[in-house]
Amino acid sequence: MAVFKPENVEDLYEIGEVLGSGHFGQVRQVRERATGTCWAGKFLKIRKGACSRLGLERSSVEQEVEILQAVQHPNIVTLKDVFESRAEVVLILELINGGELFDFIAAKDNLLESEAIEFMKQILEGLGFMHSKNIAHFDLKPENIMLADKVSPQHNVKLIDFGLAHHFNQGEEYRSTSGTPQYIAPEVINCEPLSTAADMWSIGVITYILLSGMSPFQGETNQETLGNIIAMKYEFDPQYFSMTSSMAKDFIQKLLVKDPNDRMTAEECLLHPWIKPITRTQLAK
Ligand SMILES: COc1cc(-c2ccc3ncc(-c4cccc([C@@H](O)NCCN(C)C)c4)n3n2)ccc1O
Repeated sequence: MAVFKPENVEDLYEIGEVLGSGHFGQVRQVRERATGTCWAGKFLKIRKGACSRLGLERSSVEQEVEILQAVQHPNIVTLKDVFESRAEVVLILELINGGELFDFIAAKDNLLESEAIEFMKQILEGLGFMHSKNIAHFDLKPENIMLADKVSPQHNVKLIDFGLAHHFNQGEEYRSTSGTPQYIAPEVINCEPLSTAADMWSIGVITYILLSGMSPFQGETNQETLGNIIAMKYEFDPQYFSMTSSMAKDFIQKLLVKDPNDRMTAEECLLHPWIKPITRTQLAK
């Protein structure tokens, strides 16, 4: 069993404002007393007693910490420290000031292709690094993609929320039906064995949204959304895609593929001509 620091987190950090909350618990800004540096504290309630339904299983928190410790990358949020009290675990994480990609898109309806390509490159760099370590995120969506700051034109991307992430052991079969309906792959809905390819389906959905502001499979209800995914019912509506390049559509089509084995991997995405245009020299050959 992983051991986290037993010190009282408030002895080392001044607890500040709530930045946000979700299924995971609360995220608060915290200030390191020794240095004055500000961090993000992710406060997780831990289930006490086998019959309790409140809070998270400690084992799932241990898995998230193990994964965060394994994936140190410029496009993945950094974990600095972990504290535990009787019924709470606090993850001390780098503070990300640029907000969620979701809000960035909402403020702009949709993005220029050049902006979308820059975002996708960074998302794919971070995801490719995770996948190279046999770790899948399993909850990729614009809300879990944050921007390091609001001002730099490069919008340094940070992947967050590894609460559903999984580290595959050699030859292991893993199934889960967790995730957010709009973004989950057909094999998740069908409760089939999963792989890192499920993340690549989500990348296809995220790219579609970045370029159009629309969600490819969203229905009136979750049930309808799931039905649309299983039926592969989506289109590039000219009302939203008339200005989108055929290369961008090809990129999406090579990800929204029912058979996970036929989907592009993160590495293949980074070599796709939409992301990595063929140079004049290459064309001249
Ligand atoms: C590592 O796992 C997470 C990290 C973070 C995280 C890390 C650093 C950081 N700096 C600022 C913030 C922040 C700022 C405003 C709102 C939120 C959060 O409530 N919403 C983030 C996405 N949400 C859908 C999980 C988080 N965060 N959030 C949030 C949720 C996580 O599950």
